Amino acid sequence: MTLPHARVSADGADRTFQVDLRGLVDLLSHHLYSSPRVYLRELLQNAVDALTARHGLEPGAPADAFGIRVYADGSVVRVEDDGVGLTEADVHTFLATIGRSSKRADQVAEQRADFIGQFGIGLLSCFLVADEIHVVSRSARTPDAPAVEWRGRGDGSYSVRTLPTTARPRPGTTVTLTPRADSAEWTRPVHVLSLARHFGSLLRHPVTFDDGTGGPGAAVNPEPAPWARAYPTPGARSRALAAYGEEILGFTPLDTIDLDLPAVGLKGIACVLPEAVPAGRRHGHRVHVKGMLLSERAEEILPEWAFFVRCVLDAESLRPTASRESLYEDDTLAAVRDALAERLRAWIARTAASDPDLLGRFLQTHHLAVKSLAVHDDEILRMLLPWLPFETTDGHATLDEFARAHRTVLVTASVEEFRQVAAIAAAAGLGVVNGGYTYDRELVHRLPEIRPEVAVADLDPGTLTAHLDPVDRETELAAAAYLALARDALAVFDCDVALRTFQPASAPALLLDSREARHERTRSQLAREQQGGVWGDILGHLRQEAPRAQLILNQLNPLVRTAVTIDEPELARTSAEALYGQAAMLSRRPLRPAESSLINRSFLDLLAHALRKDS
Ligand SMILES: Nc1ncnc2c1ncn2[C@@H]1O[C@H](COP(=O)(O)OP(=O)(O)OP(=O)(O)O)[C@@H](O)[C@H]1O
Repeated sequence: MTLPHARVSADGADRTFQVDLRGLVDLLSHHLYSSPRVYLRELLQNAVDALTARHGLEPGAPADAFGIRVYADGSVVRVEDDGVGLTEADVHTFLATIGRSSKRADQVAEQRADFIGQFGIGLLSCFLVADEIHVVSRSARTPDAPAVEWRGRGDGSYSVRTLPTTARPRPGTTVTLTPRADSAEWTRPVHVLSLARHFGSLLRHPVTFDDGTGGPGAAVNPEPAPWARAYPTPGARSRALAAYGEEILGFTPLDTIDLDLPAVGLKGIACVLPEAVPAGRRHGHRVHVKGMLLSERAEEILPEWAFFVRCVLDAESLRPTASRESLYEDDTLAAVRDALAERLRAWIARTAASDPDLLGRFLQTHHLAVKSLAVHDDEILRMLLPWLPFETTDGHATLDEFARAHRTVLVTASVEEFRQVAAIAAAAGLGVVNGGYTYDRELVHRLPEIRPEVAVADLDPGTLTAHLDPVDRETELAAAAYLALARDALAVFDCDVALRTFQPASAPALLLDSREARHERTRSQLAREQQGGVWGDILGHLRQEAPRAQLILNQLNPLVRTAVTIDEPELARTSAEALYGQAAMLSRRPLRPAESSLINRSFLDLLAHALRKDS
C-alpha cells in the first residue's frame, strides 16, 4: 500500500512510479483470480504460512499447539492465527508494500519452499470483498515488541499505530474485514464456513469456525486427510479412499490408486474414471499445497496419456503461480509428473498381473488411452497388447483370442478397407483386424514382439483376390454382354467389372478400391479439367499408375445370376449401377456426389421398372 517516496538526484528530478491501488485490485480481480471467494483462501494461506514460521521458531511445539480461528457473523469476517506475527517495522515493510513478501526475503531463502505465498500480493484480494483491511498483530520473534494495528484502505492509504500489550497478549495475527454490501455472497457466515472447508479441509493445523451465535463452533478440518489416517485393514483403507474420491470428485471410481512421493512430500489418490472419455481430454486434478486447496483444475500434474484418472493430491514442495490456481512449470513439477506417471504404470502392471477381472473392466472402458500409451511405452505394450480389444473379422476380440484362432493376422490400412472385405475375408477363413483406427495398425504389427509364433501382415488386394475363384469359361461367356454393359456404365468411376465366385453367397458384389487409387483418379480428373493451365501441367506431371477400382460380382449370389441374364440393356445398366452403389455404401466411405446421384437414379429407375412390371 506504500506509494514510494520521490527521490531527487543531483542532476534533476528522479521520480519513482506511483501505483493506483484501485486499478491494481481491478486488474487482479478480473485477470488473476477466478472469483472474489479467493480472499478467504489468501487469508488462510497467510495464516498457515505464519504458523509454519512460528513452528520454525519453536520446533519443539506440538503440531496442534497453534491454530487458526475463522469468525463470520454477517457483519465482519475475521481470520485469527497463532502464527509468527509482525512488528511495526514488519508491517511497514511487508504488509504495506505491495509486491514485498517476508517469504522470499534473502535470509529465509532456504526456507522459501516452506511457505505457500511468495509474491506479496495475496492480501490485496481482500479488497475484492471489503474496502478496508484491519490487522492486529503481535510478533513471536520479538516478544517484547508491542502489538501493532494496521488499517489498509482500497484507495491506497494506510495507518499504523502501536497498541498496549494487553490488546493482544499472545503472538499471532488477526485480520478483520468489514464486507461491502455487494459481497454478501462470499461473506455470509454459512458461505464463509463452506469456503473455509473448501479451501482448508486438508490443512494440517487445527482450523475452527465460529458464527458468533454462541454455539460450539465448527471444526473446518476435523480429520487428517484420508490417506493419512490409520485403517484396520488394507481393504478398509481402499474403501475409505474410494468413498473420499467419490465425495470429492462426484463419480464412483473403477479403482483408487494410492499416490505417495516422499521426495516432494506428496500424497493422494488417483481415481480411475468409470466411463470412457474422449482421448486427449485432460482433466482437472485437485491439487493442495501444504494442505491448502490450490486448484481444482490443475492439468499439468499428469502427462496427457493419463486421461483415464482424476487425482486429489497434497504436496509440500510444488510452487503455485501468483493466481494460486495453477502450478509453476519447473523441474520439480516435471519430476513429479514423471513419478506420478510411473505410479500409474505400476498400477496397470499390478492389475494385469493380479486382477484380470478389474483389468478387463479397465480395458473395456479405457482401451483408447492404453493404446495411446502402448505406442510409446514398450513395457505397457508387452503387458497389455494381448488384452487390448480390436475390431476383427471375428467381431470385437482381444489380440490374444484372435491370434489363437488365426496364426496369420492380417490388418487393413483403413476402416473403409475393412468394411469392404470383412464379410468376404471371414467367409474365406482369413483373420483380418481393422487397422484403420488411430494406433491400431501400428499396435497389431507389434504383436510378434510378444507372440513370436504369430505372423502379422498387411492385407493386400492380392491376398483377397486369391480367394475369389474364377468362374468357368461357359459362365464367363454367357455373362460377357452384361459385363461389357456394366463396364461401360461404370467407366465414369474408373471402375472395372469382373465375375467371380466367393463366399458368402449372400454378398452380391465386392468393391475393391483403395484410398490412394481414389486420390489418383481425382487428381487425373482435375488434370483433365484444368488442361493447359499451370495447375493442370503440375497435376499431369504428378500422374502415377494407380490401380483401377474393381467391382467383383459374385456368381454364387442369386441376384447376380439373374442380373447377368437381363437382355434389356437399360435395365442391365441400371442393375450394374445399383450393384456398384450398394458395394460402395457397404464400405461406409464418404460417397462422391456422382456416386450419390448414381445411387439415387438407379434406385428410382429400379422402382419405376418394378411398378411398370406390376401394373
Ligand atoms: N497472518 C499473517 N501473519 C504474519 N504475517 C502476515 C500475515 N498475513 C500477511 N503477512 C505478511 O504480509 C506479507 C504480504 O502478504 P501477502 O498475502 O500480500 O503476500 P505473500 O503471502 O507474501 O505472497 P503471495 O502474494 O504469494 O500470497 C507476507 O509476506 C507476510 O510477511
